[in-house]
Amino acid sequence: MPDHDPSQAPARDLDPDLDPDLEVAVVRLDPGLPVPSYAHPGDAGADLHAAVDVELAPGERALVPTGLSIALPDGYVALVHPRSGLAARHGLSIVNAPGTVDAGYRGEIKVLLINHDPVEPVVLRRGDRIAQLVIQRFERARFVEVGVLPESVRGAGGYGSTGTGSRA
Ligand SMILES: O=c1ccn([C@H]2C[C@H](O)[C@@H](COP(=O)(O)OP(=O)(O)OP(=O)(O)O)O2)c(=O)[nH]1
Ligand SMILES: [Mg+2]
Repeated sequence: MPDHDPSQAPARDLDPDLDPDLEVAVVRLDPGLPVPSYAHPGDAGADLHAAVDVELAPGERALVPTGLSIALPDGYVALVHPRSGLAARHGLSIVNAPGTVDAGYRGEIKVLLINHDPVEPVVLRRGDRIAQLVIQRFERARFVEVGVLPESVRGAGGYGSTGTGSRA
């Protein structure tokens, strides 16, 4: 039996597009804002809304509350991704993209927005969709210290080494 009252559940809980076996408990710290929702069937990201008005000068950043806290099942992480529309139109992004919301985190989800536009301020209003939350499974590795790593074709080449002959 679910331990929440089904009559309080939004209609999208019944959406066949959603995983019936993956429930994420959500507390609306700000009841005036909606729970995260997917805009279209098959979308990976559920939109997050700003809980406050914010104006970002060019180059300025701000930690913006979303009015939500969640409890993820063990083995899942929620990643806070930028929205491409805001990025393309206003240069708005996320400093630590993607932000990592750990399964054990019970605090308010916040979004560390930054205005990359060199000239124009970005003005956001409470309720605006500012980011999207992608829920993923993850693995926890055992890090085993060794003296020498196994060889590989790539070796230590990186940072644009492909095709340049550079090893750095
Ligand atoms: O965009 C983000 C990133 C993080 N968090 C919350 C959830 C996450 O579980 C916690 C810690 O995030 P992170 O591990 O990225 O930060 P840290 O600098 O390593 O802090 P801590 O020492 O608390 O882990 O902050 C957010 O609300 N939004
Ligand atoms: Mg951390």
